[in-house]
Amino acid sequence: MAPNIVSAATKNLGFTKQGSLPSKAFVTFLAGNGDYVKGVVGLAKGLRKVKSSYPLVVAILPDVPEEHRRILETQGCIVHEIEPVYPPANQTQFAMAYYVINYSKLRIWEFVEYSKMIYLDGDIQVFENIDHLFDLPDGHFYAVMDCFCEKTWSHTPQYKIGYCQQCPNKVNWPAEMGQPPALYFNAGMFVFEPSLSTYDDLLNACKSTPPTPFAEQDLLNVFFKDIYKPIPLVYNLVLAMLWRHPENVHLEKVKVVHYCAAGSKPWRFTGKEENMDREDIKMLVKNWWDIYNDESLDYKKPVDIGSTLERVDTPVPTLLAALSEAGVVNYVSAPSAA
Ligand SMILES: O=c1ccn([C@@H]2O[C@H](COP(=O)(O)OP(=O)(O)O)[C@@H](O)[C@H]2O)c(=O)[nH]1
Ligand SMILES: OC[C@H]1O[C@H](O[C@@H]2[C@@H](O)[C@H](O)[C@@H](O)[C@H](O)[C@@H]2O)[C@H](O)[C@@H](O)[C@H]1O
Ligand SMILES: [Mn+2]
Repeated sequence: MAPNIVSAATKNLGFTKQGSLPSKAFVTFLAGNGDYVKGVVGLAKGLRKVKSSYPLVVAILPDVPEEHRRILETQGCIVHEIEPVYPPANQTQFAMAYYVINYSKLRIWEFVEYSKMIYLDGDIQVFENIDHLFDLPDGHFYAVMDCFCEKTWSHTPQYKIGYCQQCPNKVNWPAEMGQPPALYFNAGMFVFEPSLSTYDDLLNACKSTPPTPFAEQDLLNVFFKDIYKPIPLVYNLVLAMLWRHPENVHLEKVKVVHYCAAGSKPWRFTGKEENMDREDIKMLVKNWWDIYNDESLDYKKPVDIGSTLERVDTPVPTLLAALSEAGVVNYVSAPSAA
């Protein structure tokens, strides 16, 4: 049969050939039976809207209910259950009490069926295609620099003197305080290479490091300090940047938005918390909802023509004639040779 007809069928129906397992993927993390599942659904639809070529893997803790797993699978996500990772027993006051569950994110280094992954928090939305980040040179840890100006940083010396890496010349780091802090990334988005040896080293570091307020984000910053490479803010707009460092933000260029400021989670947005009445915040939250509510972005399960043919032994002309009758593909049967 003329191959171009099959390709027409595959094109029209989104048929997929039995391809090899993708060696790259986006990955996010979901815990609990609460509303973060909406964040992950929004992320899956956002990646589809920007026509990413890579799947979204969701690392879920055992406490994610079956109904939420099914929702994720119907949205085309690859669901991987992981065992939790707990930090050593501690008296630490995490910046947010629930940060203790975020250490489980470290399990994604075990996903060695992928050579490279881009981690995205569930409260992140991708508004422009970022697939090109998968082509960054191996051997580094890529992430966007964080900001130290929110109250969540009030425990740190940099906050106390008003120093922030986003504007290092505004308040110089006093010599009597030694070296300024190393460049510090936000762990809501990063490009990394899964590796069992790295995972083992990370877990050992986790077990031997007293927990600190930003939990796994602090641990990752120490662990990857020597290979960390900052990437532009457009790949992870930490919302506080809008009011803390507006001079660094060009919203029209931003590709990835991270709804991490207090009160900014779109799926529970009330607009009542500080800064949440800003026009730019309200627009970004609306942009998130526009994707979440867009049914045209729901996952459509492709039919695999290869196994279909093997399985039902239907001669392709018959199958395609039936599809043609259904008005699904244009297929004109060649005059029979017989
Ligand atoms: O109840 C929760 C809390 C957090 N998370 C996951 O852990 C990530 C980190 O938490 P969060 O984004 O709330 O931290 P922030 O970036 O706001 O500090 C989230 O994006 C989710 O992917 C989750 O699944 N359930
Ligand atoms: O567990 C620690 C978390 O630390 C980070 O969030 C913080 C951090 O960005 C601060 O700089 C902000 O001030 C704050 O609002 C924000 O929540 C990561 O986004 C998150 O994924 C997770 O690692
Ligand atoms: Mn987040």
